Amino acid sequence: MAEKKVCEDLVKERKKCTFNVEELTRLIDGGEDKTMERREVEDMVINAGGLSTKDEVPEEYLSHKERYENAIRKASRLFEVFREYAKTHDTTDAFSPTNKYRVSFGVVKDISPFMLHMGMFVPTLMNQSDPDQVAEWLPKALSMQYIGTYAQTELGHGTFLRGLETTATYDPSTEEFVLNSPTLTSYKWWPGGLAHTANHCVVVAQLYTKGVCHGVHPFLVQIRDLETHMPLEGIKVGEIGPKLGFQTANNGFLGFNHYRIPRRSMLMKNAQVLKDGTYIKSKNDKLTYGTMVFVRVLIVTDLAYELSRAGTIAVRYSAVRHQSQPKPNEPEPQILDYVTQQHKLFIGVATSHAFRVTGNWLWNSYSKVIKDVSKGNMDQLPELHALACCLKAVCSRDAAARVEEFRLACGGHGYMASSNLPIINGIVTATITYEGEFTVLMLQTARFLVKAWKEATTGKVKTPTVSYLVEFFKNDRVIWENTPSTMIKGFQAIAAGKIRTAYETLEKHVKSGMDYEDAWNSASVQLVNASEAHCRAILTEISWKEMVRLSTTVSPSLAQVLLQLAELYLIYWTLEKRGDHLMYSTITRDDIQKLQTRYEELLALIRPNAIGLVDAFDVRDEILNSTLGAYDGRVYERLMEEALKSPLNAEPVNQSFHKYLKPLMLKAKL
Ligand SMILES: CCCCCCCCCC/C=C\C/C=C/C(=O)SCCNC(=O)CCNC(=O)[C@H](O)C(C)(C)COP(=O)(O)OP(=O)(O)OC[C@H]1O[C@@H](n2cnc3c(N)ncnc32)[C@H](O)[C@@H]1OP(=O)(O)O
Ligand SMILES: Cc1cc2nc3c(=O)[nH]c(=O)nc-3n(C[C@H](O)[C@H](O)[C@H](O)COP(=O)(O)OP(=O)(O)OC[C@H]3O[C@@H](n4cnc5c(N)ncnc54)[C@H](O)[C@@H]3O)c2cc1C
Repeated sequence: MAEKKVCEDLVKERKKCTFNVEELTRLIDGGEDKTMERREVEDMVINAGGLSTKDEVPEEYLSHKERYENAIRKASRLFEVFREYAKTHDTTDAFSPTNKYRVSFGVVKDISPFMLHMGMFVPTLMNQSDPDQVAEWLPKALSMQYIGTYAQTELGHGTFLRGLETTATYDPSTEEFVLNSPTLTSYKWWPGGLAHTANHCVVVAQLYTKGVCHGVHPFLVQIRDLETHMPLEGIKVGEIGPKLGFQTANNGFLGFNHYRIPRRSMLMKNAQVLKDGTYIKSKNDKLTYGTMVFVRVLIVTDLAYELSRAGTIAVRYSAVRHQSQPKPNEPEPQILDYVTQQHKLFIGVATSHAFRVTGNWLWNSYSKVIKDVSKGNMDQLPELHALACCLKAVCSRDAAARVEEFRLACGGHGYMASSNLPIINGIVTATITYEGEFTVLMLQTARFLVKAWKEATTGKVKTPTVSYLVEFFKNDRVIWENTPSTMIKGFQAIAAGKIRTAYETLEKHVKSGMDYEDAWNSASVQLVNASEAHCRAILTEISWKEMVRLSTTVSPSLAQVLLQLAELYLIYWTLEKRGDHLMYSTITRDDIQKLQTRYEELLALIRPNAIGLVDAFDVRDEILNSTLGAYDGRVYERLMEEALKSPLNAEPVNQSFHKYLKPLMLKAKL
């Protein structure tokens, strides 16, 4: 088939670009070799038989059941393709931030029913089992003999893990655990793939041995027969029903009726139960929460990727769309030329870069801490937990706001399913809740910050990410200059100031006679604000420093663009938080006006590179799945082509006319 022509607007835009798009793509991927590898994987998947979505009825027209079956068909075929690839390639990078495997969005548009298998089930087996268990289970999980999920949340409790009700009671006479769901609220509820996909799961349950409860522990549990896939006796399993998004994730419920599993089904890397029922405690009981920390860390780079998809759609569409006529007798401008549109779009693109570099930094910190933990050194665990919590929480909330802004920037067409913005929206919004709900995680970081504040009052802090607190004691009002380093210091002063205020409020409540817990609750709005401010201090400092560092490794033309994006991100947030800066620095109205002017200058400087910047994300059309965002910009043709796929358009008159409309019309005549 002849290549379809690229829309003239995009041809012109691509000529304007001042930097080498391929150079930026390689930087985003982490090097030329990584870009080549990713493209190789994408080619392999896109060209594999049985996976193309091109000529299919769009899945939004399928029934709930058909949609699931279609997702399973594709996810299985995709797995076969990856299995073949793994025979000749190292695929251990699947458990680290990489865009290499995101081609799966080109196969299963929404969340795959296997997502929890690779995302949480396999990592939990790898990291929480003892070496014998790893040797026995991991090959089966990696080969999909065991298809698994992570079953922790219950109908009654998701946040409060110590409140989970599922019990695993050790019976030394048979050397088994008896799993039981004593109440309706103890039913597992939410795990992805649990409903009809998984035959195994990691179940988090309260461990009882010798009549003593030792708290929540993970167990590997078979729930379905490996031949027939029938639920095993004592297991009640099913699907929880339609949701805002995640339509193909196959989220399920699960109950146990005195269901027996062997003693060695408990994941025993950290804590153990011996044959006689003796309990051996973990070095740190929070190690059981390790998979959640791992996923929270990965979510930050995941969000950067989702922003790159949504940004590609909205920016390309904005270059193709013309609307209004500000100057009489002149053509309608591209909507991308409206400065308000640039304001909506460019911060989203800059945020994708900020999250990617911060997410990579967080991943490196995580890897280092986990290495230390494996040697028995837990010192950095609280700081890592505090960082992972606030970054996951704030980045997910920001990303959801940015994706919504991208959708709004596409006007009415952004509301179309075929734009793919609604599905991306559903994926990103869910991130605010799963893997630890926003407020709950912010309050976890606040616990750490309150301790850090107490430490800082003695003039020293042990952890580097809060060292700015000590500086605040020397000078609690930053002397303002409109420079990046002052802006970063400004965010640190705001964080320190808000931590101090929240801390003082907490103390005041305690001194007034309140229990610490009640005092905490009373101060919690301020504590969440303090966590957010701390997170902004981290995000602004790390993203700026990382982007500056990267700019020294590339050509001058690309370095200039990276610095513009990094500065835009800093100024955007300085302006957003101008009220806070006024409280904690000497910033003046004049400084703020100058920053506003600089912000607008940056929008103008970025404008010629808008298309180059999103082209550099290098999200293939097959992965973008969007009528509005394709590389060729044939927006209107695609919208019409997709509309014509509606089953309602298969006949000129729908039967409902004869059944309902005609009688209604006839009655009107009487
Ligand atoms: C192929 C790879 C792809 C990778 C991408 C994968 C993406 C997959 C995404 C798929 C989509 C959806 C999947 C969704 C899955 C889920 O949602 S699984 C369920 C997740 N659930 C949660 O996150 C529950 C949140 N709740 C908690 O974490 C805890 O209950 C909470 C921390 C809120 C409280 O725990 P408690 O035991 O009650 O602790 P507490 O008393 O408050 O604190 C005691 C102490 O411990 C510290 N602490 C808590 N957690 C940790 C931790 N993880 N690490 C270190 N320390 C921790 C806490 O700060 C306290 O310290 P302090 O010194 O006493 O203050
Ligand atoms: C799309 C999706 C996929 C999921 N996948 C899985 C999965 O695969 N496996 C799994 O086990 N789970 C999964 N979950 C469950 C998820 O982890 C929980 O929903 C999440 O941790 C929030 O817990 P919750 O639902 O109990 O919310 P709740 O804790 O009931 O939250 C409700 C409200 O109460 C507030 N609140 C609760 N506690 C406090 C507190 N201490 N202080 C202040 N405010 C508080 C919250 O801020 C929130 O506003 C999934 C959820 C979603 C949405």
